[in-house]
Amino acid sequence: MLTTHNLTFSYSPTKHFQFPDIACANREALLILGQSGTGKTTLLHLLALLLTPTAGSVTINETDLTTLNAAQTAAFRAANMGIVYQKPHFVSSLSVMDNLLLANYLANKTEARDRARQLASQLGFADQLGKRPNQMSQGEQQRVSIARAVMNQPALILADEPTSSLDDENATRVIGLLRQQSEQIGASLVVVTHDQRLKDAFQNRVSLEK
Ligand SMILES: Nc1ncnc2c1ncn2[C@@H]1O[C@H](COP(=O)(O)OP(=O)(O)OP(=O)(O)O)[C@@H](O)[C@H]1O
Repeated sequence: MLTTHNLTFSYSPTKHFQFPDIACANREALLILGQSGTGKTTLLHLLALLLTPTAGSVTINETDLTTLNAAQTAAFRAANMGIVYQKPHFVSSLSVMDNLLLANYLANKTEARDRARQLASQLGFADQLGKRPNQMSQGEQQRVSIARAVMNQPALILADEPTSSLDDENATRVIGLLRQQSEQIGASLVVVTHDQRLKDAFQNRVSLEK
């Protein structure tokens, strides 16, 4: 369902990336491994069309995202993708519950309070829905990020270094939660990371080289 073809991107004439073609079938999980600076975040942002490629295509469920205008891209992203960013992006003045409901609002969907409560209880932060995100630990915020990414039951979940700052136990837990959530909603899951601990959790892997 997700395929890329000849994706290239330039930050400047000297900072140019040519990425290997990627394919991730419906309901499959793919791990993209690379050391720091190999362009993992750049690639993830290209997959979400948060960056526009210099050349090449990103196709999701037969839609070539590079043919969409900015408004269409934003609508497609909100409806079809859940993104777990490297650093959590929350609205700090809103509660955890309202940050989750924001995902509904941005996708023009009805507020799904029951789903938010159910996810919070599955992911172990049901008692913290009234808090502000910055009153939670990093590991807890990571779990809220996962919940927010799956609020709208997207077809594709993209996760950027979801375990990099976590100890072994929490890294295993977070990757298990991502796998479990994507399986529950039938989503494809793409994780980009330098974290070699995740290798064994994924059969499908692509490596980025410097
Ligand atoms: N906005 C930008 N302008 C110019 N260069 C950038 C920009 N963002 C990233 N780069 C450069 O592109 C390269 C790849 O960055 P990117 O964040 O994609 O790597 P990464 O593999 O995710 O790294 P890390 O594991 O350290 O997060 C880096 O060398 C970085 O300096």
